[in-house]
Amino acid sequence: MKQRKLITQYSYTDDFCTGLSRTFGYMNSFKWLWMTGLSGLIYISLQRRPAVLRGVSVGTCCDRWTVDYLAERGGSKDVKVHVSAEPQMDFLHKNFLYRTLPFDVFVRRAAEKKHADFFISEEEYYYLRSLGEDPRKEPADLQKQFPGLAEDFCIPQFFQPGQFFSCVFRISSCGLQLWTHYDVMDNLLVQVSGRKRVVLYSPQDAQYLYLSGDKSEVLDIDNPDLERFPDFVKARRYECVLDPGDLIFIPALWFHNTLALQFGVGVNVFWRHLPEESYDKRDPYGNKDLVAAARAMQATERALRALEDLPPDYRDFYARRMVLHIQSRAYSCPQEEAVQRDYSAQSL
Ligand SMILES: O=C(O)CCC(=O)C(=O)O
Ligand SMILES: [Fe+2]
Repeated sequence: MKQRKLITQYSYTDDFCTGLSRTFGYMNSFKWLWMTGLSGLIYISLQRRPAVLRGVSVGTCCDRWTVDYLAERGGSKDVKVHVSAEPQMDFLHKNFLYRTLPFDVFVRRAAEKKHADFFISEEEYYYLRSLGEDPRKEPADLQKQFPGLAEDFCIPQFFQPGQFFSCVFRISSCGLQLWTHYDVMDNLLVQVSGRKRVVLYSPQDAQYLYLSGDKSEVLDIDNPDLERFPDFVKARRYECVLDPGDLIFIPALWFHNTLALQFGVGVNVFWRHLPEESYDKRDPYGNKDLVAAARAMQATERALRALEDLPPDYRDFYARRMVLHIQSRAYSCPQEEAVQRDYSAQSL
């Protein structure tokens, strides 16, 4: 297994400025800019690298959002939740059920380890990813679905208001692990309560992740089945633990896998890094491939169907030529270089 790397970590005022001054040598002017918040994340998002941010002000939620408070202020609005007998949720093989519960009942259940009332077993696991009013059309927005709680959460102003896409509640039972996937929007995931481990993989390691669409088939990333997934060891793993109040910036296309080390409440904000027309309009989740990418994937499918008209040895030859052509025309750096890239703090 490749060595594990820590994701670059900044504390909002001091370390971040030190990092910047090491890089640019203008400590004071950047300190001033950093205070505006926006320029801080512009700096990080221009790097297109994940980063953990500590000490960013996200409102009163970190002090207020106890289970009782959430249940009371969140009310009894119905929410659709994932329920699973196993802690590792598997979207590809659907080892969970979708069930609807009143929000207050759900929060109390997710916070307890053994359940008197349950769907599958008394030790089942719960996960909420909040949805929009019409989930097929509208992205989630905490402000609209949970206004009584949204007033405790202040979205860090790290992007322009017009770039905002969605604001999503993420609530997990202790031990719950979410499958490895990527999203197409830039993301700030705020850990409000509980601790969470986050593992990331670079988009440049996609070929080692055994993808099925936007998800990896490798469910157990800590003990992967290397007979089925021998190349998984080549994927470089970046890891951090979020404490309450910490944020992680997950750039679009970075794969992430999360493990709730405790019952945890989080909120994530997705925003558009690219012009609005680049994104699929019918995508309330922020995980549909960009319009141009989807077109390219369809064209690849057509090319592969055309190859089927050839005998196997010719098909093999032209498939290899196509791979080489794509690599030389479209990769931003040769694969070898990508493998050696170092996103760790030392590289700053
Ligand atoms: O709830 C989680 O930990 C997963 C978060 C996630 O996938 C996201 O913010 O995009
Ligand atoms: Fe995600």
